Amino acid sequence: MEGLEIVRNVPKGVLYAIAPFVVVATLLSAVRLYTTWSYYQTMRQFIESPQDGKKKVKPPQIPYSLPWLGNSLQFLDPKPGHYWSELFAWHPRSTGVCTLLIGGKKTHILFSPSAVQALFKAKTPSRDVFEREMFHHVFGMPDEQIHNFEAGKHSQHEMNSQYLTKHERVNELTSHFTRVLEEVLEKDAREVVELEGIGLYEWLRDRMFTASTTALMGEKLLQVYPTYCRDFYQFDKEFLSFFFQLPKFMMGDALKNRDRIFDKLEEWSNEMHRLSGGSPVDPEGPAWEPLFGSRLNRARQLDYKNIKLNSRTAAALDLGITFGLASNVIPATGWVLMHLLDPEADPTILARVMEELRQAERCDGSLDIPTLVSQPLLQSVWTETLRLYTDVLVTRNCTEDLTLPVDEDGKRLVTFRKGDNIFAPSWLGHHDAGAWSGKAPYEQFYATRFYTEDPETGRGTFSMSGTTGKFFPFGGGRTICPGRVFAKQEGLGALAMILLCFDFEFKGFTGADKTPVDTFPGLARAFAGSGGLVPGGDIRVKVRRRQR
Ligand code: HEM
Repeated sequence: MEGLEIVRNVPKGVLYAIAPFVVVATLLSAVRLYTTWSYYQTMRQFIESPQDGKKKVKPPQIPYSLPWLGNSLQFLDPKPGHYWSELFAWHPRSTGVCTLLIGGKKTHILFSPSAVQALFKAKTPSRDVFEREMFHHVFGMPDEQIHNFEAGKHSQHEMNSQYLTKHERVNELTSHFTRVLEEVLEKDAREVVELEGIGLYEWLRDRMFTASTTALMGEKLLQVYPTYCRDFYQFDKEFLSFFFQLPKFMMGDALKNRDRIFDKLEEWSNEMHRLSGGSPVDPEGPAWEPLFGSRLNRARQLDYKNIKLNSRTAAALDLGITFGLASNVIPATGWVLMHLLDPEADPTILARVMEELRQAERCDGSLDIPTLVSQPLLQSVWTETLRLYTDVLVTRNCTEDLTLPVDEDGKRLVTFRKGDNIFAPSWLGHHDAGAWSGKAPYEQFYATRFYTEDPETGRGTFSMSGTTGKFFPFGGGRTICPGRVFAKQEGLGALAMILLCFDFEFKGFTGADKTPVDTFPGLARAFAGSGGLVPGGDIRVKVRRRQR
């Protein structure tokens, strides 16, 4: 009664002014109450474990207040892993699955290792819906071009298996990569050694970008487009803002940067076609040629024409393959190098890694890649880096109903309906305290996490046993990353060449703004699922040529 009296005394103008806010607040509270109530209703299925037989469960929808936007704003937290740690501070991991409402779409999040494993084994889930959205929103491709790409999809898989995953083809790519990197490092051995100090990651990124794009796409690309590395990494940072369709006012000059990349890649491709006499050199011809580079790139350029893609779409797909090439493997190699040179790390690790690198060095100074990539400690360091610093959202759409187990003994089953979207975030598998805290805390870089030593023989072995469904930086199943073998050769090859060629004197850590700081670099800001996580700082070093 007293409350009503107070309302009656408020001037009408004020009441009209606050009424919309009251309506909105009531609506948001009602949405919150309803979604919270249904969350706890769904959670009842998980309280008792099924004694005998199997039990079907429904993924709990995480409560939200904003209709349509749902959980989007929290999910788009630009601090890597932050959304997940907030969520799992109160939601139990044991459900294995939950649902988020992102941009008006219900998206199921899978984090039970057995469910992730079963998802990768299943034949029907596809990535096509997400790819279509990516082409549309990220690359701005028109529908007719997306249709042509999809109609010719089989040739993409064919080319990848022919020219990217086959052993001898990977070796050709690696051998060209190491050849270019050697030339670049030779120049550094004369010039960079003169400098007082450099940012280690910034230096490495530029060198690896040059060597990998030249190996894949030929030597003219960076001549036509010398600032590709800078523009690419800006695009890499903004990629998910396009995908999640952030409003233009939040995108800064992202659109301008993307369009500049397309313009320059189109210019390069037109010029290379002209210089090649209209058509690239046969992919079955030489392993590499200066204009279009590798067999894979030549096959891709021919395919663009065959499946009627215009030069703008071709530029978008060239940017796409650069993404595969540079977005994950270069940051990963940077983290390995930074951890090995960190003055606070266990100094015996660098000495043991150097020993393994020397074993892979031939008398003429070249690298024996098969020996290099099978060194146990080196593999452990590489795998630990991918565990800690890759954050991929493995995306699938159900082309028909799909039932997956969400617990270890397969008693609880979840059924996704045809058309449902599923995300399997690698972050959750890679940062699961239960799975990874055996040797050292899961959030810590631990070089020997995947390495064991026989106490009698002293022989080291690399092992990944027990990691299925918990470790998947390359995705899995039919669409698992076709570049994974090259990625390892590229990363470890670069690491070996750099450490065998140079000595690094530690000068200090720097922050994102390049000013001195006291701590090892943390993660740069990035949305969940950004791929290779980039350092939010660097290590300053003085480079010296190593005396052999
Ligand atoms: C550490 C390095 C890398 C990581 C973490 C990585 C990760 C991934 C992931 C998660 C996918 C999606 C897989 C799925 O949906 O199941 C993918 C696809 C792909 N990656 Fe990689 N990748 C890496 C290096 C490379 C390299 C060096 C290349 C070579 C150019 C490459 C080329 C591709 C291509 C072409 C696809 C699309 C395959 C398809 O459409 O079926 N990746 N990668």
